[in-house]
Amino acid sequence: MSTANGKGKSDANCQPKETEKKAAPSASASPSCLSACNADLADIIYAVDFAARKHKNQRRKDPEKTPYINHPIGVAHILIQEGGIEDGEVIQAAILHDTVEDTDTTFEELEEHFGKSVANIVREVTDNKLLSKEERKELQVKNASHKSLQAKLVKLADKIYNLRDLNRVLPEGWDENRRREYFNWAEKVCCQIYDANDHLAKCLQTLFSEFSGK
Ligand SMILES: Nc1nc2c(ncn2[C@@H]2O[C@H](COP(=O)(O)OP(=O)(O)O)[C@@H](OP(=O)(O)OP(=O)(O)O)[C@H]2O)c(=O)[nH]1
Repeated sequence: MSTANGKGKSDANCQPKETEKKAAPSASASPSCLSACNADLADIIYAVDFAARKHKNQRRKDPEKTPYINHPIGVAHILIQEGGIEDGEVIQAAILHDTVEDTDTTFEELEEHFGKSVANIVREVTDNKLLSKEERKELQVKNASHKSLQAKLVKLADKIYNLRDLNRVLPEGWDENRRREYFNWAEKVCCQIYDANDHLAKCLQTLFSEFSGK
């Protein structure tokens, strides 16, 4: 299964396209392929169920107070639909990426339920909440290029989701200046890891250049 630079499906303006319906597996598909796909899908749905329970009392900061779980699901969707990513471990890690940072989940728990590889990807994209916000932001810039390919993919899709959300509506308590600061900082993180996926990189470059032209 591919992990990077898969076939992306975003348009030139970097807007997500309507999901293209996938053909159902044909009756002639080999049983081993079907069982591998089903295993991935079952693991992914299990991750969605796990993350939804963990984030059940959390909301996004938008005025509609969107359930928080929409964010990790959306990040996974960007990876699949626009990044062309088919690696089930990356998709599970995307769905779980905020569970340790923002809930009582531990890495041991993730390892027990989803295995070491998925837990390690989540570990790589988890900020240490014991540090100040400034330190955490600085560390993301400093460490981005040293991450694994799988972690870089989750990071790129996470930023795409948040930047699109910021284009859509300001979170409660934010002003234009804070939005600008987030875009500027996110660009410093992302520009170092564009090598992970051409389509996601292009998407981010468009978001940054459109924002700077505003
Ligand atoms: N754009 C947007 N962001 C929201 C919303 N609700 C929650 N967030 C989260 O807020 C964080 C960005 O706000 P910041 O001011 O940078 O960080 P803070 O959460 O520490 O205050 C992101 O989390 P993070 O895990 O810290 O991501 P990142 O900052 O590491 O990229 C993002 O997921 C929303 O409605 N819109």
